[in-house]
Amino acid sequence: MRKVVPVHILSGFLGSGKTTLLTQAIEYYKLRGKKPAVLMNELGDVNLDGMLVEDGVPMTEMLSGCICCTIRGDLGMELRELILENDPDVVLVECTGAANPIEIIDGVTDASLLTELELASVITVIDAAVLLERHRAGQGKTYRLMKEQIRCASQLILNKVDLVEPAELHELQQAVRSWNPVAPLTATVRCDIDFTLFDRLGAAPGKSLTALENIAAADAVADAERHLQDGHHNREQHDAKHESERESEHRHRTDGRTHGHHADHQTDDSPRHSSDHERKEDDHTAAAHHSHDHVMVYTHYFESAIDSEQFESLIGRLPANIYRAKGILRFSDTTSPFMFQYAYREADFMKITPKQEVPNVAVFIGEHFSKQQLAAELSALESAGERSH
Ligand SMILES: Nc1nc2c(ncn2[C@@H]2O[C@H](COP(=O)(O)OP(=O)(O)OP(=O)(O)O)[C@@H](O)[C@H]2O)c(=O)[nH]1
Repeated sequence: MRKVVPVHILSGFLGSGKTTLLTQAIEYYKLRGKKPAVLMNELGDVNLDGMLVEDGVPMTEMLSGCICCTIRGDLGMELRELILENDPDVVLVECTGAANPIEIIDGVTDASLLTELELASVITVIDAAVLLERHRAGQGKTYRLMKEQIRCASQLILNKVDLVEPAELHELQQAVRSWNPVAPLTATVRCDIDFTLFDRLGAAPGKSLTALENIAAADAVADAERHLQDGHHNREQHDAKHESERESEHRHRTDGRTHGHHADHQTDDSPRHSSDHERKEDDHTAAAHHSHDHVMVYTHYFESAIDSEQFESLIGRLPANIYRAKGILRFSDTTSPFMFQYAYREADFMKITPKQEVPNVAVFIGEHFSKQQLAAELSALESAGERSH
């Protein structure tokens, strides 16, 4: 029988829990005697998440760029090579948290023209605490990106529910449902789902097109929203019922499309009346193409060990616009190296015993922060570490 390899896209905002889901999914497949392979994309030039993936799992890393734009052209070739070289039973694609899933879905579906693979699902992991904060603020590029990631999903995991109150959870569930009424929604802590889900998603090649249908819907929503902006409506205040009517109207119009190219939407004949209008429109077009243009990455390679308390104190002082960080660190006051994770103002330090040489590095991700200032503060930690020796 012809083997069509199911591909699952793991989407979700920075730090939402994609790697937490990925490592458990790998464990699940291996226990069932299946061979998973992983394609991992990181914005930075070092793949720290990859170190959490067990040895022996074939993995392709696409670093230093976002899979959905700068390196999207390579995605098809990388997927093809990964499959041809390793003959996996399933491929899990972990996107950068800043990726626009529509573009990746396009990339995977394009790849299915080259290789016998099938997009089986788009699983979006949502950070409940971050979404709550952004939802209450009600605007911003990150909020828009999170909504896009939710709209494109064929499965939704509302993760980190330990960080919100029951009433807030209810509010979030309602909001998520209004943006994507189709995909099953599961609330979790540490992405603890029923992993048989992965078998069900990959079980019916050619049938699991919910994701693709959702893409057409998401595309249509983007369309509908742009029209609303043309009419000078405030999109965020737009009544949900009206939106779903427009959505179904556009879904009908886009029927038969397996994927949408936003370039189609770029040209707009409507007159541009004011610079404010133009700016809004450009903003929106940019959001549809590269929702993460505003996301910045700074990677710092340490020359020497640093003091753990000083580092923790620096992390505690990080401004809110640096919302994600991770690294592998050698401290002058501990014997083993540590992997550190920082998401939504929570820091985790985990002792590690690397089997291979690992860098001494920290990656910081956020919006509009001063790389120079951060670099200076991190370098100061190094000099302090050296002085204390
Ligand atoms: N409190 C809490 N923390 C969680 C939960 N799930 C994951 N985390 C922590 O959140 C941090 C980020 O988790 P990851 O799985 O690395 O997130 P990610 O989406 O892969 O992150 P990026 O690859 O940077 O986008 C880690 O420190 C996890 O231990 C949860 O349900 N609750």
